[in-house]
Amino acid sequence: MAPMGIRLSPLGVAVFCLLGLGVLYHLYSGFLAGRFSLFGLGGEPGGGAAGPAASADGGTVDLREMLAVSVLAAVRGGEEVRRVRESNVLHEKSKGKTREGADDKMTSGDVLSNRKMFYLLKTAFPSVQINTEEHVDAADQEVILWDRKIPEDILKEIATPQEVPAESVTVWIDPLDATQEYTEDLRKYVTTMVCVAVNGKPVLGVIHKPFSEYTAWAMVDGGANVKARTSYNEKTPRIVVSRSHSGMVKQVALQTFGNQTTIIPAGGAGYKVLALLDVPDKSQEKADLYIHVTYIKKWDICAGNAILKALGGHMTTLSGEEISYTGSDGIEGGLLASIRMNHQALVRKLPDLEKTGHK
Ligand SMILES: Nc1ncnc2c1ncn2[C@@H]1O[C@H](COP(=O)(O)O)[C@@H](OP(=O)(O)O)[C@H]1O
Repeated sequence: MAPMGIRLSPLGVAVFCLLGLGVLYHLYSGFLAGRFSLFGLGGEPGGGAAGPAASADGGTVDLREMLAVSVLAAVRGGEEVRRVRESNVLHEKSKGKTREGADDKMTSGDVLSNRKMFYLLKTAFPSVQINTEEHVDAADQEVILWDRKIPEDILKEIATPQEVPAESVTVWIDPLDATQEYTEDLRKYVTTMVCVAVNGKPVLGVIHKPFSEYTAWAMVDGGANVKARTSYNEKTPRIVVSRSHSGMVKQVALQTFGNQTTIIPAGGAGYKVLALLDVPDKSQEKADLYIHVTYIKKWDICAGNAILKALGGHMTTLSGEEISYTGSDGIEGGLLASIRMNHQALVRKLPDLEKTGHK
């Protein structure tokens, strides 16, 4: 007998308990799934391209969902980048030297952005290989659940799911591109980037500018929220080049296209790819070509490569070879990026850097 003379039916109590258990299961299943997924991190917390590939029984992943999470990751990482810059406490340090002897810098902006971006993607897609520029501290894991909502602009462009085997996917994260310029407070150059490669081919890219809150994304054979400009100057192109890892790029550009050519020194590979496109952001300079001659890492260029490819453009080594986004994390052959131009004709015009000693 219950208090106040109310008699509880055993069947009613059992149904009530079952309902309660159902609600608890619903509330915690997502959380637990996220937690368990982090136990199988696949080796990436060490950073870099090393680490086991996704398991062979990883099933399939939907590239449209991967795009939604990639946009979210780039934006969330960007919030960290902005917060650290605005605090003026960057904890700047050097990870070592580049081959050319420049400092390879890292700040709290890089580390905190990396943590957000990595765990968001890893929690949503536990079975895919993720290669990221910065070290991920396995002792400092964060479960960031994705609400599984695909933004309207993506749904509008890409009407159906795009399933691919999880084991064919490699994700490349650059949590803060243009770190050198970030430390100099040259904010317009800074981006966060995510790229998804399938069997080594770049298929979707996201470039986010945290300080102007602009995001460009595109999927090869899918859709994009950014487009090429209507015209480009192929004869005397404006060429955007690195301001902090330039090597002999100015000499190469002037030798190839003549002294009338304008050279635009700029920070960040993401910024330089956006310079080739029709980007509404006021702080964005415009160029006709992007050339890089020194060594560069795949997380710096994969997102830009995917976006250019989706829009009909090209990013290759200076000798015109396609770049494979699996395996090693760097490329040796320099970069040439163009859109709405005869890319192979441009390649033929460029000098052989090995022979001319311009590397
Ligand atoms: N020679 C080199 N060695 C190592 N990294 C290089 C490089 N040249 C360019 N990069 C990296 O490529 C990105 C774009 O470079 P740049 O601004 O010079 O064009 C930067 O990435 P991060 O800022 O993510 O480290 C930079 O560190």
